[in-house]
Amino acid sequence: MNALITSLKETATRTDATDLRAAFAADAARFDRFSLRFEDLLMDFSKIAVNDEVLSGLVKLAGEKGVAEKRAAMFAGEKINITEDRAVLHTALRNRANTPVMVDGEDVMPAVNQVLEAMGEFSEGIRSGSIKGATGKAFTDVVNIGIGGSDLGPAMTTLALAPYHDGPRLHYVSNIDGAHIADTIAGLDPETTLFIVASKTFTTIETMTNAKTARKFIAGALGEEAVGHHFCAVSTALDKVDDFGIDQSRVFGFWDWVGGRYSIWSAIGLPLMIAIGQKNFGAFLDGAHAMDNHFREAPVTENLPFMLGLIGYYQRVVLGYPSRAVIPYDQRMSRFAAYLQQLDMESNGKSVTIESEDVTAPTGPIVWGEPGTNGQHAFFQLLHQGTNVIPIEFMIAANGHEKDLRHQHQLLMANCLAQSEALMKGRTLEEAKAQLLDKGMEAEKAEQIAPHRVFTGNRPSITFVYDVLTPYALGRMIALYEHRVFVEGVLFGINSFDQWGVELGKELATGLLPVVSGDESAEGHDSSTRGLVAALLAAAN
Ligand SMILES: O=P(O)(O)OC[C@H]1O[C@](O)(CO)[C@@H](O)[C@@H]1O
Repeated sequence: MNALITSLKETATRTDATDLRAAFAADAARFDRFSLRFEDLLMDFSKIAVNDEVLSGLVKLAGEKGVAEKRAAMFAGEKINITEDRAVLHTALRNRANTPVMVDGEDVMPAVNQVLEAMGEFSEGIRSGSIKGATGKAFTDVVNIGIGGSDLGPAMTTLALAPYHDGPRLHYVSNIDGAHIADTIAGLDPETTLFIVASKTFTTIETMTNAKTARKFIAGALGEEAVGHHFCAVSTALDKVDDFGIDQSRVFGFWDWVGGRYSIWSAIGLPLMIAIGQKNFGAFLDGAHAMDNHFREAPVTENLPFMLGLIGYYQRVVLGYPSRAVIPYDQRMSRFAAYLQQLDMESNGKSVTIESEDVTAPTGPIVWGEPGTNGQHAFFQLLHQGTNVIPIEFMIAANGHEKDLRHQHQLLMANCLAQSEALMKGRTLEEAKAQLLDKGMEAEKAEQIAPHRVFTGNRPSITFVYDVLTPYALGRMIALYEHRVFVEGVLFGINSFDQWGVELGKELATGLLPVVSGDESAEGHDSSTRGLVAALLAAAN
């Protein structure tokens, strides 16, 4: 094992690095020393069991693993996605400085700007009603059909930025389950509905199947010739879009150097732009660009994504925590954890190093979460008293958008801070007993009940505070997490930018379709699969 990791493990077992209660008691400046700011974004990691020794070990490790060099290579358009021989340039999509970004000797910025302009024109046409459906009516509803990165980004951000919506209503269909599209179109008027077919590859079975269903919905109600008026597409595979019959003037392209889970900044963001307008979408890109510059330029110990990545790595590899939860105290961020699951787990859920060797240490953690305060009334019991330590990332705005509901926002803030404090401090057996005795409980009963009311404490959390969830703040937050995933990926020594792990299931599903349709026998499959097929076919009607 790497000597630095061994020494970090050794430090981590010493009480001065792990007892948070004691660390806060011993150091009145702990918050100041272990929190960072970028613009109005505060990252408080003082409730993580780190000390100066741990941090300097992590910074050294980052040096050894070449994080800064890899970061420079990514921004410079080098083909760091080695298994697919691709550059990784989602940062070019929000390169508001418009400085040249070269791939294979060509500056990608003119094409990026051209697509952004075309999206702007189209989205304004939809929003103003100047682009109409086949029967001359303006669009009231837009349905994005896509999955994974072609769904989660726009769906999550559309919800998060609801206060900025002043365009048509947005809907998202992703699942191959016909229930999803059926429920979505049930309430829609084909005359006033626009479909966006979003797929990087334009081969994804879910999206292609749902798009065909949507096409029938339009053609059935308005005739085949209406289809062109009610569809547009977003893809890197322009030839395949052509085959589907969508007019080239309504196709918005992007490039193979944009990973699906990093594509919200590209034409995949079209539904968001339709919802919030070009200007707000620009502010969303601005926020991400500001974070890019911060990530590139700030010294490691002042660099939010860098430090977040180092802490994440420490918790996963040195301390061995298998999961982390993201809990935004912001109802509109309720899809943020789902979005991060793809960003993080599809990027860093790998077992082979960039040198094609088996990894020898853990890689990406399980990422999950729900908004607070809802989670408090569901799974927080386990976070406080369960047998696993699960690091939490809390998020809270200083201001909600609902000025007249300030009191509710104060309750939200109080709850967020109370949770991180409770997780850190805990409650000792003596404290639990004393509380029960104070309440008048008999000593024997208090003895019996107190252990159930003990909180071990020392449970780590990071808290992010920002002024208000604007398009800029959201863009900045997503970019922060993208770069954190990057830093962790380099430390794990893996390629964060491919996703071969999703292939096998897709292949087998293709083979099983004729089997579950009753056209082919299940012979050759394992007995469980054969049994399941038989049960499904026996009950099918
Ligand atoms: O945009 P596409 O090509 O339809 O792919 C959708 C999603 O499917 C995946 O390839 C995984 O199955 C993701 O990486 C991607 O975001």
